[in-house]
Amino acid sequence: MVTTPVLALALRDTVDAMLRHDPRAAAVGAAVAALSYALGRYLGSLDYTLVGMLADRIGTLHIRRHVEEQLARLDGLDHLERTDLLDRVTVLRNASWQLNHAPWQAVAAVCDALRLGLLLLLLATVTPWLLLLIGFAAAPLWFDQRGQRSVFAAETDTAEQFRLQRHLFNLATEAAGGKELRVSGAGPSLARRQRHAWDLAVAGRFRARVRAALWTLAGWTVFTVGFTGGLLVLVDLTARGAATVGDLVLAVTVAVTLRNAIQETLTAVSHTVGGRVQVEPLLWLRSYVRATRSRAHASPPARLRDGITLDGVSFTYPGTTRAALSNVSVSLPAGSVVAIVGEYGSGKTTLVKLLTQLYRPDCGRIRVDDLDLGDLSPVAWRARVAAAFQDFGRFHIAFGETVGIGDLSGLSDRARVLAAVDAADSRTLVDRLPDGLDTQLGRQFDGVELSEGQWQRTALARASMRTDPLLFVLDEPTASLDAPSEHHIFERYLARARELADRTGAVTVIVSHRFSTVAGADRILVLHEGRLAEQGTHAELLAADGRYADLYGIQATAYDLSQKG
Ligand SMILES: Nc1ncnc2c1ncn2[C@@H]1O[C@H](COP(=O)(O)OP(=O)(O)OP(=O)(O)O)[C@@H](O)[C@H]1O
Repeated sequence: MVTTPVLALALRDTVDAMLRHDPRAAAVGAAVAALSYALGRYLGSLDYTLVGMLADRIGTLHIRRHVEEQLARLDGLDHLERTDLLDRVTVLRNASWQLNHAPWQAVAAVCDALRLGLLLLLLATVTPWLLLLIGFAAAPLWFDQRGQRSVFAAETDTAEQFRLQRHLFNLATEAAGGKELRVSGAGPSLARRQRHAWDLAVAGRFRARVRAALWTLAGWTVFTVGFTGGLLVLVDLTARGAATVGDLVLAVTVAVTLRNAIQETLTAVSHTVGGRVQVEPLLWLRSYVRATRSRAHASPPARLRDGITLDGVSFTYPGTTRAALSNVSVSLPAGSVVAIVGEYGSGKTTLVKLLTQLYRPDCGRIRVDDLDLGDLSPVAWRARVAAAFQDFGRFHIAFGETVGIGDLSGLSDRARVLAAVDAADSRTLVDRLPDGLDTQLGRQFDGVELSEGQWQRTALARASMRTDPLLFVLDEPTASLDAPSEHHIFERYLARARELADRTGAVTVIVSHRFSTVAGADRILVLHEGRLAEQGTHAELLAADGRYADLYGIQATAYDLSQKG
């Protein structure tokens, strides 16, 4: 920070001493100049290395982990469908290095600004008129900030296009989507759409960067005009004998380094400002999480007495206009097995998502015994919920872990994990794996790849980890399984439902398209276009000869035909 001003002073003293014919003073001045120059270069390189090391050490991972932790604290799924939230997460994912770097850039900015101040003060010792240069030197900083702001705005505006481009790229490059793309021949069209999304995003950012470059150019033009004026004043002073030749050398030395000093200050400040604008999404995310976190603290009962009741429940997904559920009122008695059936898109999974507090009803109430589900702490309620969803996760970790994370308290309890594996009728699968429960899953990590049905069994086993749920949900639990396995698993889960009913009064909810498999349920709910069309036992619904009887008849006929065929 001080080496450049010392260099300028030492050079001035050297020149003036030479002109005074004082070789000793000139030699001392030259030595000081050489030393300060060497020290400046050395500290400059050390500073760069240190900043790099510290930024690496704290690492991008720290910010990413923080973002993940914030997202994990969000209670429902609806947040993850909000574009304002997703846009900020995209910015944070791309800018986490900048964020880490920003504090160190702030320190560098302060040091550089102080050095700039010292250099300008040196100029002022020659003539106070040169102090006007401070105003001219500030111009590039101000203009540059304006440019930075427009770049940031463009990054947020184009984040959605970037997400789309990445999504299409993943679709085209991952094995899962590859099959369908090859068969359908949709690859080139997807590539064109990806290109279009990329072009839109890049065009927006390019325009903002050009604008920022023009702002920077304007700032430098203002500075150059002011600085040229200052030098003209100096030359005039020296010619009139009001300044020494040493002063002129000092001013020229400062002039040569001033450009670099301003450039470095500008870079450090713009990185700091850049970091500050990247902090905005982080702060927004934190306050969003704080503001939207459920304040409900009530605990669910240890055991269900009456059951779960829905009272006029309606729900429309954020960003859509059509209700996924409309005015559903139904009671799910404690200890019962309730099946939900209906055509595609009739609202079955949505009902399950409301029961598991992934979404909240727009109107109406869900009661757990006499407690409002909305008053229960989401964490406490979910600790008493076990669920296997139709879009189950495929966790590429060890097999035992992929099951054990269904209840973290039992993650390392091999006996509990094996019991959950047995509940999902998956013991033979584990026996065939090279390292049993310790087998790594996923080809990407040199592990074993499972078939769709085997992955589904891991999801079922995971859902069987909790031993005392009040609500046990199986959303299309056997969609990827063959008919004998499906039958076997349903038998097991019906037995498990009875066990849970005895232990906690749990309600077991089974969502299925296949009517034959749910015929043994205590109560069957038939959904149609988000409304509860009918309910009753299998026999009651057949006798009523309504929608259920129609759909059941169609499926039974289709099954008979396929058997004959
Ligand atoms: N995340 C979402 N955002 C917006 N709309 C959604 C979302 N999930 C579902 N929907 C819509 O809500 C309606 C009900 O969907 P839901 O998944 O509950 O039906 P479902 O009966 O479970 O269907 P399926 O048998 O195909 O699983 C559908 O019209 C669907 O398009």
